[in-house]
Amino acid sequence: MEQVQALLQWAEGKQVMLGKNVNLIHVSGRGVGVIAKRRLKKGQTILSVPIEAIRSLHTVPRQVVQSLPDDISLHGLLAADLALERPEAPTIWRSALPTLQDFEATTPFMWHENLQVLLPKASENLLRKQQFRFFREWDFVSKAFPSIQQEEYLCAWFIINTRTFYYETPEMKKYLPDDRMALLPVADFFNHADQGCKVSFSPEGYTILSDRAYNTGEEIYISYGDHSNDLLLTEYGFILSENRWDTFSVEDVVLSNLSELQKAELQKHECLGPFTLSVDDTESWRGTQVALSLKCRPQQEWEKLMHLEGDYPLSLLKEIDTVMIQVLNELMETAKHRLREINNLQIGQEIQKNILSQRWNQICRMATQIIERLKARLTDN
Ligand SMILES: C[S@@+](CC[C@H](N)C(=O)[O-])C[C@H]1O[C@@H](n2cnc3c(N)ncnc32)[C@H](O)[C@@H]1O
Repeated sequence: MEQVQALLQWAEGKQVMLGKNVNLIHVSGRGVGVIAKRRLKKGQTILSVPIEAIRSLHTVPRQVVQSLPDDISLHGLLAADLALERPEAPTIWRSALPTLQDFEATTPFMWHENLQVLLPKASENLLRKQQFRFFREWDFVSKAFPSIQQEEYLCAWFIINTRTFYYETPEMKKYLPDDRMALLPVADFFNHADQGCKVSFSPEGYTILSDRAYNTGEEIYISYGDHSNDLLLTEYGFILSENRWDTFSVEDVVLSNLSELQKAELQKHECLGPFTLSVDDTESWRGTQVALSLKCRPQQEWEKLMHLEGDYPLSLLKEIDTVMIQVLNELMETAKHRLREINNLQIGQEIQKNILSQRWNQICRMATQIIERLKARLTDN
């Protein structure tokens, strides 16, 4: 916490103002977090960060920008800039940022391959994309700056991945929306919840206001976005026990239930996934229902149904619900198998195995809830 206190002092000199009623402390299982030191009212300013204090495209030295290809992402560029800071003489800000060790236990990217293959499908898909992005950028950076070690770049890349805020200026428009980002000192100590304080952004800077009243000692969260636990796990290295935005993938089980011809038919209609379900949002079931309806009707009839506006006819819906129950039961079997595999693994840290097991158990609970709803619907009609 010494580095964090030093950072707070340094940040104050840059007009980064943390409200008097809040403090940064170590929170069990979540690293550093922000808590209410005294009772807070709704709408109070918790933190303000002026634009002059942030790091983004405008703070990267021209020589760094010019040494890298134009099509490197801003994420990759900011990580290169951070990695170029010499570790033997870290700035106050850099000293308060995580080290590679801090990421290793919880970040699936850094896990042993035998654990990575036990991730749920949605996490694994995200991980493969993340690996592709990282190695593409590492290729650029290692050629431009041979003095940077891969581990230094990996650490910097994950600092940018887990601690940046959305930032927009006319110069940033050339980057994809997800890539318009800035590092904000102190603001990056807020942990995530599925709903939290409002972060507002203007040409002058960022302000974080309390979304409700807080009691002394309560942790104050922001929301990093409407993210599922699979996304939180892959990108941020944690899952929430309660997450209103949670979803899970049934891709593997749906695809294993379809013939090659049926998959080609879905591809032709751009309906080959993603097959993701949420318990409460029945709209999210539609893509899976469309795919499974191919098992219930001949292709020609199915094609006509594709153009149907509104709900499926009740008789077809019952058939789809029955197939969907079967698919969800198959997913539960996969989950149980994965849980046994995790339990029997000889490699990997306990914390990694725990997070994986917790995630598969969450998926089982969500699948069970949907099965119950489908069964109730079948008996109701
Ligand atoms: C923006 S930082 C937040 C500050 C961080 N706790 C620290 O010590 O510097 C994001 C990281 O904090 C952790 N984190 C954020 N929200 C969390 C939560 N609800 N539960 C567990 N860890 C969380 C994760 O490691 C995540 O990658």
